[in-house]
Amino acid sequence: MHHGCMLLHRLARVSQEVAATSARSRKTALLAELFRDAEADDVPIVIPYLAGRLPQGRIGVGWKVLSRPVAPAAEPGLTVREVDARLSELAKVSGPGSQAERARLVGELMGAATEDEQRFLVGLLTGEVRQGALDAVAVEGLAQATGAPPADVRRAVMLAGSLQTVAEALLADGPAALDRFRLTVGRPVWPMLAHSASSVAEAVDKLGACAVEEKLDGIRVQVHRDGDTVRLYTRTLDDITDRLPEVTAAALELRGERFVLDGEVISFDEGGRPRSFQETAGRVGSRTDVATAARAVPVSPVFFDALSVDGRDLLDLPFAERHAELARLVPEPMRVRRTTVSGPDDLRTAEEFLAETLKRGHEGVVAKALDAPYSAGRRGASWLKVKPVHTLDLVVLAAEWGHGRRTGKLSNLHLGARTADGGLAMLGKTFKGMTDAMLTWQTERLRQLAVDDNGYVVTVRPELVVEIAYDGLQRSTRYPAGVTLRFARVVRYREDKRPEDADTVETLLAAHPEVRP
Ligand SMILES: Nc1ncnc2c1ncn2[C@@H]1O[C@H](COP(=O)(O)OP(=O)(O)OP(=O)(O)O)[C@@H](O)[C@H]1O
Repeated sequence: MHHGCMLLHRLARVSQEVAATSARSRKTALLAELFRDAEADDVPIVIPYLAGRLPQGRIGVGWKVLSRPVAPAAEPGLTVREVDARLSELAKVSGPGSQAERARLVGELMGAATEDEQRFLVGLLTGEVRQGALDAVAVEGLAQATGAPPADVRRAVMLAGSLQTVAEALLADGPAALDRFRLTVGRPVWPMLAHSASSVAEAVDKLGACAVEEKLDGIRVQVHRDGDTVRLYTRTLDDITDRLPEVTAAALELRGERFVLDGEVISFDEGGRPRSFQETAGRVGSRTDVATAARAVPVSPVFFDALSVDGRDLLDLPFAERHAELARLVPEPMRVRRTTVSGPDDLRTAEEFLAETLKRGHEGVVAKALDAPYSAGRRGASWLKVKPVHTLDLVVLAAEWGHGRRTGKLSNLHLGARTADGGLAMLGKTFKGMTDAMLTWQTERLRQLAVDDNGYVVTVRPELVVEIAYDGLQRSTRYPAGVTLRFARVVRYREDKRPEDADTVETLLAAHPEVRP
């Protein structure tokens, strides 16, 4: 295999041009051209860099180091693989003197970069060039570069759970490689997500014949079983099998031998009422001493969909048929409670079900069209959640050092929503709703993400998602979207979400016609 020659210079150019143009066809064409020149081995670097992500995750280089001027190289010579190798080296530095060593390595890298490349690298290392909306355009660019039909590439990405994997296969072997990406037991797929409706009436009106299911406030889980082997995955496709032995045991008791099921894990107390989200999430998050944790907070799976049974891929079947398969496999208490509604004439049934579900301590319902396929990895219009309390998932952009009782703690959070161009727009601040434990936790977590601290505000890599309750929006010229949140308060951190999953300014404004100009 010969040495890769994709230059950082080329990638930085394309990245900048893609960000600068709003025309989707132009973005696609730029990416197609780039992919045509890329080799399969460049892909694990090129794809994350384009999205503004570091394959190494965090590498612990702050603004101070990055903003130190270094004379740029006159000619571009860095390849993306070389940059990646240097950053891997940087990520490994630890122990005493590591600050200085990291600064030296950064200086060396910057000295080998041209001015354009330096700008790109700084953006990458601070997390500022993050382009969340890039994946969809990249799929089209890949299709164009390789001659594969875009719909086939999209389905492959959905099933592989990774654009990168599909891109590598396509660039190495051409369109025929897409046949490899079938729903496979043991390989997780991105789960289908829901939109919101403001009432059951609106949901039923939009969907017609639908199932109305209880919405359990737990952790999404995808359960794969192949004979005696069971694997459990989160909504971000992390393997959490080792943490939840009782869920594995439950899956082994089911009637099927080979299946993929979708559901929620949740903890119920002795009285059968759901424990708080924090308790369930804490349990699912804890890796050490699983046995003790399982005794304190036992969890149960509650299934609501079947994606594959006995080697049959059910994704394209209507929901009613998938549910029939689920019901054959999973006995009552392990299946989500639901009712079915024929349409708006039958609204009473749906409303009574919502009221009863809330009374049992759940957070709301999800209405699901009976005829819809499973759109893995998408927020399908055929699942609509209805909850009495409205919340937003926002990204923490920065935090201010607290005063008085909160001295030494990072307190007032700066909150951002995603924008159409893949950036983040600050919507407001809040220091309300945090428990002492949360303050301690967020201080530590945000310090790990810090890129700058001016003694007053700590700017962080925009990676942490927080769920915020609010009373409404008001217009404000001080914020970039022209609006700010009224009475924002923290509900909880959502470590199960990525910044790409955060809410957008667009959907927020759509939900609040009263503030539109
Ligand atoms: N019956 C159900 N059907 C589908 N999803 C359910 C159900 N009960 C609970 N859920 C959970 O609700 C989530 C769907 O809502 P959404 O896609 O908006 O994600 P979310 O933002 O995590 O939801 P929220 O923030 O409202 O809790 C699923 O990911 C799943 O974890």
